[in-house]
Amino acid sequence: MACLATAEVCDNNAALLASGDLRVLQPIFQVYGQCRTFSGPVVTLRVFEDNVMVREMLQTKGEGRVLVIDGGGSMRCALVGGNLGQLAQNMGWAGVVVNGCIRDVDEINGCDIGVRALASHPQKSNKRGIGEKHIPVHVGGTLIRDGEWLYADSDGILVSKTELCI
Ligand SMILES: O=C([O-])CC(=O)C(=O)O
Repeated sequence: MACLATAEVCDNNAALLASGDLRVLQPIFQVYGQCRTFSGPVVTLRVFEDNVMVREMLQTKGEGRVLVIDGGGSMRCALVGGNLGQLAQNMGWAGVVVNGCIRDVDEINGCDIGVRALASHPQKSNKRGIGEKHIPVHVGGTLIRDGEWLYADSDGILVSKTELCI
């Protein structure tokens, strides 16, 4: 996929924005990771202060997909740290978007993936293994479904029902 400018996509796709097939996430995310621009098909996960399923998912082949984790916006612990960032990179994930916190920011910033999260938090999460995958999640003010396409760059994050042709 060539570099995609989210601003240009918005300018050129008013009809898709109006229909809701293309949505802009609220500008609430911090930018981490080596890739400021990334995109791919979405895999969804919903957990709360528990990252066992995050690790399980990142242990599978990423194949250029983007893991969207709805962590309920918790500001009480991190769902992704340096080890999981490295794992995501090694398994071929394009990026990870977290509705929650990450930690080991300096390590994550060295990983060859794109990461968006609300903030950083030094504390690790619980390890109970509770959560749901491949379900619709509500992140950044929009509903995101497994299999939709996510596009992130320095200007923001878009989610599209289908792959955008550029
Ligand atoms: O294992 C965790 O809870 C998250 C973490 O610190 C890492 O990925 O390095």
